Amino acid sequence: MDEFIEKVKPVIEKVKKEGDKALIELTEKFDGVKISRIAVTEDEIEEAYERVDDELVDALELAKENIERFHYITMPDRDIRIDFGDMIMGKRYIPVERAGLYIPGGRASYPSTVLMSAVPANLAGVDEIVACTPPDAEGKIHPLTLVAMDICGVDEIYRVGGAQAIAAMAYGTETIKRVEKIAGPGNIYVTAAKLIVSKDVSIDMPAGPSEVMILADENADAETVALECLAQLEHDPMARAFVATTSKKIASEVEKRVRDVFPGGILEIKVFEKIGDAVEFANSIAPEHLVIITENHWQVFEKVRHAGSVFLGRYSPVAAGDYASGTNHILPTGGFARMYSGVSAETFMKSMTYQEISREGLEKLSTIISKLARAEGLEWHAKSVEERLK
Ligand SMILES: NC(=O)c1ccc[n+]([C@@H]2O[C@H](COP(=O)([O-])OP(=O)(O)OC[C@H]3O[C@@H](n4cnc5c(N)ncnc54)[C@H](O)[C@@H]3O)[C@@H](O)[C@H]2O)c1
Ligand SMILES: N[C@H](CO)Cc1c[nH]c[nH+]1
Ligand SMILES: [Zn+2]
Repeated sequence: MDEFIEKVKPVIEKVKKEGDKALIELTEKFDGVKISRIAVTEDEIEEAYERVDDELVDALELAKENIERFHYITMPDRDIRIDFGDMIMGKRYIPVERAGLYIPGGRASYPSTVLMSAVPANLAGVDEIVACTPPDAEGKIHPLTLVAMDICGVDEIYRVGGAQAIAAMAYGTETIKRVEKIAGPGNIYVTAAKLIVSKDVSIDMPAGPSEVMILADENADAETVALECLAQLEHDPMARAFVATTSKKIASEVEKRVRDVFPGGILEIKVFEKIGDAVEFANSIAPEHLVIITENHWQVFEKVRHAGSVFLGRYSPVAAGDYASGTNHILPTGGFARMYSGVSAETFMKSMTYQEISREGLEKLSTIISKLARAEGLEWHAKSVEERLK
């Protein structure tokens, strides 16, 4: 990652110094197209609808419903208020005012990522949602991506991608106003840029090149395992697939099948004596996606500590979570599932605690406060309590 951080630093600095001019030059350099305007117009959105099949719009709407359902149910209570008798205390969740979504668009287009970021941002109650995505060779944005942005109520859309888009959302330019939160996945350059700007703006987490690990015992079928590997490797030459299995047969069949399609893909297959050892390996990698196809997969799942999202059993492919079941597909990669979670409505909120203490409540606390404050050498802290009680 350090190598990419060094590569991307000058891009961030250029955008900080030169604003829109830098965005136009860098888009020409990295996306090979000279754009004449950065913001997408209403006319372009209307034109996008004309270019997209109604069936595709229906599919987007259905996926959106499932994503909304799951994200709504799993949202934290907006105001957790507890009455302890002599004090009322609480934790209140407040949305950020302005969020920036990064929608990848280099090798493939990602309308599904619009749903995965804009739906939770809307549920959180963000006031202004802006999205950046790279333009194609004609300076246009993929029509289904635009339609998805429109359906999800994205307020501002910009045709700019890569590290330059991240810098623009973090620091602002003449056209793009800075945001408080940047969320969304991307390639290694985008991820490096997010890490750099995270000292100045909140980011969701490092969500870089896709990864999958499949835990498989003799009950799994090699073709299913191989397809899970192929489905992540097709995202990016830097995507990674791991197979941890107790079956030598599965190991060799998967290796052959995957190598036939992606001879240079990043694939690691390990054979273990016991499935428990395979789970330990999975925890050490902390993969973005973990697929478990074993006997008693719920029992195996109990031992899983680090993974972005887990897919259990024969009929739970990662692609279900990528598009339609309702869980989020913006997930930590590169071992970051050890300490970060995927995107949710909470990503776009912050919380504040509050309290109202009665005189009796403060009397009960005052001795503790005075003692601890004086032990820290903070006399005025102690006095600020004692004086109120006089
Ligand atoms: N972890 C997740 O949640 C998740 C979800 C979806 C997709 N992804 C990942 O998102 C990525 C999408 O990548 P993509 O490339 O298709 O689109 P992208 O939008 O992430 O990246 C394209 C941009 O990269 C920049 N770029 C390309 N080459 C560069 C270079 N040499 N130097 C500097 N900048 C350069 C360009 O500005 C271009 O606009 C894949 O790695 C995929 O696996 C991850
Ligand atoms: N598998 C990706 C996350 O790594 C998400 C995605 C979007 N479209 C298809 N797949
Ligand atoms: Zn995918």
